[in-house]
Amino acid sequence: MGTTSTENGEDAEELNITVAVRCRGRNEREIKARSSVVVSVPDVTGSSQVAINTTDDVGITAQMNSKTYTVDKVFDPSANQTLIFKEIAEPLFGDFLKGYNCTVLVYGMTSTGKTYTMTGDEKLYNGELSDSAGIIPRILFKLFETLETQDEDYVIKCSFVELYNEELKDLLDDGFENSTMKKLRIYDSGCGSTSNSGSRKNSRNNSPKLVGDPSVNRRRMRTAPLTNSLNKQQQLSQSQLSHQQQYQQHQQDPHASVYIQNLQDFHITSAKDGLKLLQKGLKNRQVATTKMNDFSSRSHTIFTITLYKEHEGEMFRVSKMNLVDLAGSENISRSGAQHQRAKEAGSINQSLLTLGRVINSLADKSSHVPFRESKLTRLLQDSLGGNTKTALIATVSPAKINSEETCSTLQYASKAKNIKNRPQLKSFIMKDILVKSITAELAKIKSDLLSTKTREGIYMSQENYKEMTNDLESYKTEVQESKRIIERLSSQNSLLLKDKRASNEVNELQRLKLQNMNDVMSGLYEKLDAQHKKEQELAEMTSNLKSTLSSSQSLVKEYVKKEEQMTQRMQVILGDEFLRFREMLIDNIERIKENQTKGGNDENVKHHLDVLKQEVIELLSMAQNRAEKMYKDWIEKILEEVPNIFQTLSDKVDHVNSVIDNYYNGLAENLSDISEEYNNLKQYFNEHFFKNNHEDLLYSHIDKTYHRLQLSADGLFQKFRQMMDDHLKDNKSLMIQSLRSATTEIIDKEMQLFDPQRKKWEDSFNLINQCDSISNGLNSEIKSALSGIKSTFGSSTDMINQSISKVKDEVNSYEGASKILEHNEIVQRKIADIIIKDTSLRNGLQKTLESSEDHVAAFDRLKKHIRETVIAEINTPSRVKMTTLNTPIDRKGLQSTERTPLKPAILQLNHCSDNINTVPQSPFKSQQCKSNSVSCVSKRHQDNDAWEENLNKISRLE
Ligand SMILES: Nc1ncnc2c1ncn2[C@@H]1O[C@H](COP(=O)(O)OP(=O)(O)OP(=O)(O)O)[C@@H](O)[C@H]1O
Repeated sequence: MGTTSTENGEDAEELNITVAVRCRGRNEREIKARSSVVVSVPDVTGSSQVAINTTDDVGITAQMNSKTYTVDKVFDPSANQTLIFKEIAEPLFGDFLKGYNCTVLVYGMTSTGKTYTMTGDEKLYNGELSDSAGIIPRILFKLFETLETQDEDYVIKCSFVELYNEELKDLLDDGFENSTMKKLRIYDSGCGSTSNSGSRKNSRNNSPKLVGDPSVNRRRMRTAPLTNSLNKQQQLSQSQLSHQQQYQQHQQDPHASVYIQNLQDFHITSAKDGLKLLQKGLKNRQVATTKMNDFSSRSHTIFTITLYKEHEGEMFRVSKMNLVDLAGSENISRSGAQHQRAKEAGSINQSLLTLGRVINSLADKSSHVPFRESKLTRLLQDSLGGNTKTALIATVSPAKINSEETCSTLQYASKAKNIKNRPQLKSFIMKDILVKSITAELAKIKSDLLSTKTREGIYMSQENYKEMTNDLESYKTEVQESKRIIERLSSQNSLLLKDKRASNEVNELQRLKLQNMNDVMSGLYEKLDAQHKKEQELAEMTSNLKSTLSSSQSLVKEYVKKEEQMTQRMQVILGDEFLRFREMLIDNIERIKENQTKGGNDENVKHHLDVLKQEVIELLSMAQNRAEKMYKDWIEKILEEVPNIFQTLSDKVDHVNSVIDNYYNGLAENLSDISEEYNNLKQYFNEHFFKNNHEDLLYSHIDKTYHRLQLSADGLFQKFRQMMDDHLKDNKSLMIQSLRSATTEIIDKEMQLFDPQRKKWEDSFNLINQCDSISNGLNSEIKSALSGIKSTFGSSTDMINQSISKVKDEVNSYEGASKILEHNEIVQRKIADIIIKDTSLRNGLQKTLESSEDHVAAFDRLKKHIRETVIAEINTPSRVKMTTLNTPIDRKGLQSTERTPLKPAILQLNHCSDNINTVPQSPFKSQQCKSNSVSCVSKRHQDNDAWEENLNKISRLE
C-alpha cells in the first residue's frame, strides 16, 4: 500500500474505493416483456460476487456459463434503502465527520435505481423520512442528529449542481425557471482559470500551497467565538454567500483540485433545510426534464454537503460529502462505432465516456489519466484516485433484455474496485473567516428585513407584484381544476378500492382453492400412509412366505433324510433278517445233517427241505410284508402330509398374490388420483393462479391510475403540479403500501404457505414414483420367487410321485415268497447240490456197506478158512505153536500180541467196521469218510493182499 505525507507529516494510506452492486427487482416493462432474470446474487448477506448469464442456457449450464464479477458488496432486490445506507453511506459518513472528503457515486443504466438509491423519497411524513428515502435525505438527518449531540461548533452548507451535455447548472439558482441563472465555470484551484494540465500528476503539481499548512493557519488565526447558541439562534436559512466568499472558501480548500465559479453554497441549520434545498434542485431538474426528452437519464447531478467543524478552537475543519447521481450508462455501452455521430446528436455522454476511460486508466495504473477530457471527471478528480474516500454503487437490472448494459456496468464496477485513493485530512478554514462570511450574510438579510419593515407593509417590486397577481389568478383556476381533479381522483380511488376488493375476493377464492388443494393433499397423504401400511403388511407377508418357504424346504430336506434313513433301516433290517435266515438255514442244515447222521432217510431230508423251504418262505414273506408295510406307511404319511403342505403353501401364495393384486390396484388407483390432482393443480396454476398475476394486476391498476392522474395533472401550474405530484406520489406509495400489504402479503403468504406444500407434494410425487418402481421390483421379485417356489414344489412333487410310483412298482413287482424261493437259483442249486451230495453219500455209503458186507463175508470166509486151516493144522502135531490161536479172534489178545502177523489185518478190519458204523459229521467229513472208505477199500485190498501173503507165509512156514 502506497503512502503520501499528511499535514502532520504522517503518511496517508492508499485505500481502494468501495464498490457495491445493487440489483433491483424486475420492473413492469421487463415483466411485460417476459424477460427472464439473468443476474444472480448469492443469498448470503455480505456476498461480494454477482453472476450474469449472458447465454440462452438454463439450469446448471447457465450457472456454469455465467460471468461472475467480484466487487466489495452485492445487494439483491430485497436490500432496502436502510441497508444500503447502513452498509455503504454510513461508513463514509463517519469519515466525513472526521474531516475527510467523501464521495458516493451511483452508476448504471437508466431506470436501474440510481436516483432511487441516491435520493429516493425525499419528502417528510409527520416530520420523518419514509422507508424509501435515499442516501441524501438520510445523510442530512444523520448529520444534524450527530452534530447536535456533540459540543463542537459547526456550519453546514449545501450545493446542488447538474451537468448536462458538458454544461454545468446550479440547480439551486432562483433564476433556473426563467433561464436567468448564472453561468457556472470550472476552475482549477489556485489557478483561477481552466487550465489543461492533462494528467492528475500535473494537476497535483499545480495545486496551490496548502492552507492546511500550520504556518498559514497561524497567520490567519484570530479570535472570533462561534458558539452553538449562535448557530442555533441565528437559524440562517438559504443564506447566500457572495461569489467572492465562495471563491475564498474554495481557495481555502487546499485539496480541491477544482472549484465551480458561481455555484451557490447554502447555509443550512437543519436537515429540513437541506431537504428543502434538495427538493428545490430536483424540481428545477424536472423543469429541464419536461423540456428535454430523456433528459434525466443523460444528466449528472452532484449534491454537496460541506461541513465546517470546529477543530482546536480557532480553526474549522472543512470536509465535503459529494453525492453523485450519474447519467444512464447505456449511452456508453451502446456507443460503439457510431459513437462520433451519436455524440454529435447529443446522445452520447462525453462525461461518462471519459469517466469510463478514467476508471480504466486508474485501474490499470496508467501514467496518463484523462481527467481533463470532461467536466465530470474534472469534478470527480479528487474522488477517483485523489484524496477522497469514495464509494461507488453500480445499479443493475436483473432482466435479460438489459444484460448487455448490466455486463458493461458490472465490468466498470469490478474495474473501479482497483482504483486507489489517498484520503487525507488537510482542509481547514479559519474560524473568523467563516464567522465573517456568515455574519455578512446575516447582516444582508437583516437589512433587507429592516428596509421592508420601514415601508410598513410588504415591499415588493412592481414586476414581482404583477407576477404575483398573475400567479394568484392562475392559482385560482388551478384550484378549481385541482378540485375537479381531486373529485376525479376520489372516484378513481373508489374504483381502485373496488378493484382492491375484487382482488381481495380473488385472493380469498384462491386461498379457498389452495385450502381445497391442501385438503386434497392431506387426503393424498393419508392415502400414501395407507399405502405405506399396506406395503409394510406386504413386506411382512413376504417375509412370512419366505420363512414358510424355508421351513417347507427344511421339511422336504427332512423327508429326504427320513427317506434315506428309512432305506438304510430297511437295508439293515433286510440284512439282519437275511443273516438270521442264513443262520437259521445253517442251523437247519446242521440239523438236517444231524438228522441224516442220526440215520435219516430220503423222506427225512425231503421233510427237512420242505420245512426249510417253508421257513424261508415264511421269513421272506414276513420281510416282504414288513417292507411293504413300512413303505405303505411311509408313502401314506407322505401322501397325507404333502398335499396338506402344498395346499397350505398354495393357499399362502394365492393369498399373497391376492394381497399384492389388491395393493397394486389400490396403488394404481391412488397414483391415478394423484396424477389427476396433479394435473388439476397444474391446470389451475397455469390457467388461474400464475396468469392471475397480482403483481401485474396491482401494477397495472396503479400505473393505469397513475397515468390517468398524470395526464390530468399535466396541465396544471408548477406549484400545483408539485402539490399534485406529491399527492399522486403519496397516493402511489399509499396505494403501493396498502395494496401491496393487502395483496402481495396475501400472495406472499399464500406462496409461502404453498411453497413448502408444493415442495412436499413434489417430494411425495417422487416418493410415489420411487414406491411404484420399488413395488414393481418387489412384485416381480415376489412373483419370480413364488414361481420358483411353485416350480420347486412341482419338481419335488414330481420327484416324490416318481419315487412313490417307483416304490409302488417295486413293491408290486415283489413275488410271492415261494416263487422267490422257486426262482432263486442259488437256493435251488444248493438244494440240488445237497440232494446230489446226499444221493452220492448214500450211494457211497451203500457201496461201503456192500463192500463191508463183502469184507465181512470175506472175513467170515477167511475166518472159516483160517479156522479150517488151523483146525487142519492142529490136527497136524507139528503145528503145536498155533494152539494159542485156537480161540476166536480176540481183539485184546491181538492188540497186546504185537509180534502176531495177523494183527494189522485185524486192526484194519476193526477200523473198517468202525468206519461203517460211523456216519460222517459233515459233507466234508462224509467226503473224507468216502475217500477214507475208498482208501479203506483199497487198504482192505492191500490188507487182503497182505493177508494172502501172510497166509502164504504161514503156509510156507507151516
Ligand atoms: N431497488 C429498488 N427498489 C424499488 N424500486 C426501485 C428500485 N430501484 C429502482 N426503483 C424504481 O425504478 C424506477 C426507476 O428508478 P430511477 O429513476 O431511480 O432510475 P435511474 O437509474 O435513476 O434512471 P435514470 O437514469 O433514467 O434517471 C423508479 O420508479 C424507482 O422507484
